[in-house]
This record gives sequence, C-alpha cells and structure tokens, in this order.
Amino acid sequence: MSEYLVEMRGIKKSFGRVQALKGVDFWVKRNEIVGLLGDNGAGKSTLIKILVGYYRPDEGEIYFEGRKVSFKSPWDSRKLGIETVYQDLALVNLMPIWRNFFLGREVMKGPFGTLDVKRMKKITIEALKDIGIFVRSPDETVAFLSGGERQAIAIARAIHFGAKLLILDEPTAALSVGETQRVLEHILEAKRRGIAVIFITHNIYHVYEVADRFVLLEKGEKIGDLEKSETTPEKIMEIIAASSVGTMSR
Ligand SMILES: Nc1ncnc2c1ncn2[C@@H]1O[C@H](COP(=O)(O)OP(=O)(O)OP(=O)(O)O)[C@@H](O)[C@H]1O
Repeated sequence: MSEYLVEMRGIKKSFGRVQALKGVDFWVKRNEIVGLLGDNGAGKSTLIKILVGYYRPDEGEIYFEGRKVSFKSPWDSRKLGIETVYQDLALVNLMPIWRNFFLGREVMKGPFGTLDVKRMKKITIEALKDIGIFVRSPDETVAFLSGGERQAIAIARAIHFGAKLLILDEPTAALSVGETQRVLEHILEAKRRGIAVIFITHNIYHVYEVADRFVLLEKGEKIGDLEKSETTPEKIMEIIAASSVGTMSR
C-alpha cells in the first residue's frame, strides 16, 4: 500500500495570462495533517480545486492511493473519499442540521422511497455526539448556529461518511479564540480516526498547533515543504515574508 494518500506532480494551471500554478509537487501521506499556507493569490485554492476535480490541470498528474486519477467533477473525488469543507458553503443555511448532515446521501424507506426522517435525525445526533458535539435539536436551522458549530458539523459529517481526506478551507477564519480551539480539537479527532487533512489558512498559529507538515506556496510556486519538527511558526512567517510583501495574519 502506498504511503501516500495523494500525490500531485508537476501541476500547472493558467487562467489567461495568469500562471496560477507553475509546476507544483504536493503530496499528503496517510493520516497526515498538512497546513497549506500562502498569501492571497498564491495558488492554494487553485491547487485544491484541481485535486478535487473542479478544474483540470494544464499539465501534471494526480495519484490517489497510488492510482492515477483524472476527476471530471468534485463528485468523482467525493466518491473516493475526498471531502471539502468550504468556509461559507459547508452547509445550507435554511435547512435543519439533519438535512445538512445527509445532503446528497439521504436515507430512504418503504416501497415508494420516502425520506426516513426519523432515522436520519437519530443518526445525526449520534454522529455528532460521537465526536463530542452536542446540539440542542437536529431540527435546528443551520442559520442559527455559530461558525464553529457549522465547521464541527461539517467535520463530523466527513468522519461519519468515511472520508479518507478532509480538506478544510480557512476553517478558523472569523472564529473566536474558544471556537477556534474547539475546531482544532475536531481536526485532531478526525486524524485520530485515520483521516488525513489539508488545512488551508492564512494563520500559521492556528494550523501550527495541529499540522504535521507545512507546504508554502507563493505566486504559483512551492517555496517550502517543512516537517513540524524542523521548523517554527516564526521561520514559516519569515520564508513567506521573504518571497512576498507578506500580508499573512500574525
Ligand atoms: N477562475 C479564475 N479566473 C482567473 N484567474 C483566476 C481564477 N482563479 C484563480 N485565479 C488567479 O490565480 C491566482 C491564484 O489564485 P488562488 O485563488 O488559487 O490563490 P489563493 O492562494 O487561494 O488565494 P486566497 O488566499 O486569496 O484565496 C491569482 O492570481 C488569481 O487571481
């Protein structure tokens, strides 16, 4: 079995005259938490969108569990166990928690295939409780939850449905200190359950607590790939600042 869950080799992508990625090698080992860092426009989102099949690379290859893949849409990557939680789009605001939990994976019952609402509510509550999240009711509308609670539900959903790789896009942006800590705990819980994580962020201090390795992008190029044991948040900030104007959060 390959030690790599994901391997992206020589990835290039341009939008018109903008070279968003200039030949990037990026990999995630099984059960590893990788912090993906870089200033605005560094190419982080483009790299992830290529990985999940939202964009096709102009050049380069992608391997998942040692096999070459060519995802045609995010649905293809999701089927193999790649779950992405976008900062704002993780959940549908006007729907209750249980609907969000099962979105696109609804449980049906009976000969006419009606929604098994009771069962889905029960599973939702149990799956959340299982990773230490207590919600007042599965009927609660997501719009009334805090940012941290939404991230937590999205992470619990990925764990419950057996994701192998969880991609979190700025999961701690705009969260209070306490909420950030709770979300970091959930990320570690995902790792304890064997899931690998890509944590995209501008904030080195948030990701530093939980990540095993840090990949630094700048202007479409990889400018650093560092194990936690060989670096510090300050060193990472220095590398990024040295190659850009440096607007990373401190
Ligand atoms: N759909 C697109 N059309 C045109 N240009 C794009 C598109 N997507 C990204 N780009 C450009 O590609 C470059 C990399 O952008 P990308 O969004 O990947 O960076 P990022 O590191 O995710 O930045 P941020 O932290 O601001 O999200 C930027 O110059 C951006 O303007």
